[in-house]
Amino acid sequence: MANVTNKRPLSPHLQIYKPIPTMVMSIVHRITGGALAVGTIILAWWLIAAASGKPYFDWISWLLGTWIGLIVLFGYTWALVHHMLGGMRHFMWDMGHGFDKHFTTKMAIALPVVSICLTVVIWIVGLAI
Ligand code: HEM
Repeated sequence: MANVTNKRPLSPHLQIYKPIPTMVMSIVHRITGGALAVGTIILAWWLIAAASGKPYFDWISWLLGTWIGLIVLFGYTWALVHHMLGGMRHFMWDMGHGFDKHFTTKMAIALPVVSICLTVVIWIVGLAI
């Protein structure tokens, strides 16, 4: 009885399909969703530190201000922008628009370009003020 399941065919997975822009952006949407969950923990940690007193807040501010901290924060900003734009794409589909194959491909290609540009603009503005 145990051998019956051993001979069953496996369903095709990622390595079987040719990656296309819409597929890649779908995967990136899920990855950025996961990254946002981690980023939210960092945000909560920072807020807790702010409520805990100056020494702890100074320490976490120093940590997030290091090169590694800044790279993590930049990645968090990008994940938020990319996921938000991807989410808006989903809302458009939910309302029954934008299903044309060529249009979805164009949007999938534009998404990383727009999200990176927006993230850079946010950081330029953020560092300037
Ligand atoms: C900290 C904030 C957020 C977190 C932690 C988060 C997390 C996630 C995760 C983990 C997924 C993947 C679910 C799955 O594939 O099973 C997801 C999907 C989704 N998110 Fe977010 N998200 C956040 C913010 C947003 C925002 C701001 C928007 C819209 C502007 C949005 C719109 C969506 C949509 C539409 C999906 C479903 C995509 C699909 O059906 O494939 N999310 N989110």
